[in-house]
This record gives sequence, structure tokens and C-alpha cells, in this order.
Amino acid sequence: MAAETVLELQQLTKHYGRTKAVQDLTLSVPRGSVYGLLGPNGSGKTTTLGIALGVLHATGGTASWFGQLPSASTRRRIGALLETPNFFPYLSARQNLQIAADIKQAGEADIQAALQTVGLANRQHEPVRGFSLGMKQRLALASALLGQPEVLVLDEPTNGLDPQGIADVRALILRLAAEGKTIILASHLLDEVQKVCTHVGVMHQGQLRAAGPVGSILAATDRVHLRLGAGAAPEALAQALAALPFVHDVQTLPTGACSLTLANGYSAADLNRALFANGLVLAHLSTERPSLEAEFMQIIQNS
Ligand SMILES: Nc1ncnc2c1ncn2[C@@H]1O[C@H](COP(=O)(O)OP(=O)(O)OP(=O)(O)O)[C@@H](O)[C@H]1O
Repeated sequence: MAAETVLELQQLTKHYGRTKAVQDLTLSVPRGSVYGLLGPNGSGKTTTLGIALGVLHATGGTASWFGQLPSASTRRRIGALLETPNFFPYLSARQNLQIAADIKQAGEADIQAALQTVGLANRQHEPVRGFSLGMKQRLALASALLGQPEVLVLDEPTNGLDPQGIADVRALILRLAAEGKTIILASHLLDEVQKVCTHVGVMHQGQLRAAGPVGSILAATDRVHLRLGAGAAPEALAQALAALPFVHDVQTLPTGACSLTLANGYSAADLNRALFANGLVLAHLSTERPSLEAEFMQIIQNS
């Protein structure tokens, strides 16, 4: 049975005048996943999250949560952090959370649990004005956690943080995910999505270009480079490669050197053995792993 779907976006479209911020976007977020919306600035991530959360109206399409149309009861199950809230600087972390808790009708125990979760319990009585940006972001996460939502929606949760702040927030996201929360986050950082997300939707110019488990979308495939020894006929190599079922995407340079990819489970040694069995001796054989950035650019350019 397919995993339960927490959020389903169907043909979502949002136009701002002539700007098509989001176009015909369909995706579903499985329960328990950390779903990363990945894309460069302006690709439509914030708009998508805003529509999903009901703070923006779609030009077309629908967003449904837990298999239902958005309502007060579905909203209570979602904690969101679209931008860092403006805390009152002279109030303590706890007093700031108390204000948010009053709005959400969350109790004392909830405030304490949220402070514990984000690692601010021992600083809760200090005024927020002395907090680092990273601590303020963790406090913002604590605020989103009030009411114990099943789902957290976070827009660029590590933006502007220093390396320690980034590490803290990422560790916190992983911990919350391990506790069973579904987390949906927007990020322009490939590295971030790779480190914390189980699923990714790649956005570009308002469109979803690829979506699925991170490993299947952003799995860099080794590229194999090879060259025959002097005197060998390049046509023989091309013929031999064409006949090998585990060889894909062969590119030949005018110099006779080739590059290609191998099917899963095959190595450069298998290729070397197969070519040698065809009487072809290589003068050069190397493998290169393209960066995930290259892979990401490829997804964007292919579409
Ligand atoms: N209120 C608005 N009025 C007009 N255009 C808007 C508005 N909000 C967003 N846009 C445009 O919609 C497009 C998508 O913006 P959006 O903020 O959703 O992208 P993003 O991927 O979240 O980027 P960023 O990370 O920079 O916020 C952009 O071209 C942006 O300029």
C-alpha cells in the first residue's frame, strides 16, 4: 500500500500579473518524509508553500491536507515557519513563546516541551535581544512546534545562519523527523536537501522538474572515460560498445576517446574485461563522479 499522503498539490498555478510564479504543479508528500522543495531564488518555492498553507490564493489548482480540503482542523495539525517572526527583544524566550501559545491555545507543558526540543530550556528566561540568529531561529521553530503539529512547513530554515546555527537547525530537523513528524521545507541549497531530506521536488521557473526520493533524483552516476591503444580502429570500439547491454550514453570525441555511463551494478573492470574479450586493449580507463550540482543543473536544463 502506498504511504499515506500528508499534502497533495494538484495542478497548482499562481500568476502575479504576467509573472507565472507557479505553473501546473502537482506533487504529493508522504507521511514521515522530509520533503525538500529545491530550486534557485524565484523558482516559486515560497509561493507554493504559501498556497499550501492558505496564506496565498492560487490562481488555479488545489491543495489538500491529510486527504481533506484545508480547514481550521487541518491547520491545527500543521506548524509553519515562513519567515523568522519578530520576537519582542526585551521579553524572554519563554514570554515570547507564551504570546504565541496564547494565540494557539497551547498550554504550559507544550511551551516547556517545545523549549526542550529546540535546546533552549536553559536559556528560556533570558531576553531574546541577546540571542544569536541561530537561537532566534530555534525559538521560531519552538513557536512552530506549539500545539504539537504532525507536520512542519519551513521556508529556508537555515537562511542567514552561521555554520554552527546551520548545523543546529539541521540536526533539529533530523531529530523531529526521527520522532515521526513530516517536514516540508523549501531550500535553494542542494547540499541541505541532500543532508536532511528523504524526498525532493526540483523547481525551476515555477514548474516542478523532477520529484521523488532524494537518492533516485539526485544520485550522481559515474561517468567512465576510455581511450584505445595506438593502432586500434575506433569503429571497432564503437561497435563493441553498442553491443554491450550495460553501456549507456556513449559520447565519442574526434580524438577517438569515449565517455559513457554503466548500468547499476557494473564497474569499469566489467567494461575493461568485455572490451578485452573483443580484442580491444585500452590505453586509458578512468571514472569520474559528476557533482550533485552538475546533476541538478542537468535536471533543470533537460526540462
Ligand atoms: N507578491 C508578489 N508580487 C509579484 N510577484 C511576486 C510576488 N511574490 C513572488 N513573486 C514572483 O514570483 C516568482 C516566484 O517567487 P517565490 O518567492 O515563490 O520564489 P522562491 O523560489 O521562493 O524564491 P526565493 O527563495 O527568492 O524566495 C518570482 O518571479 C517572484 O518575483
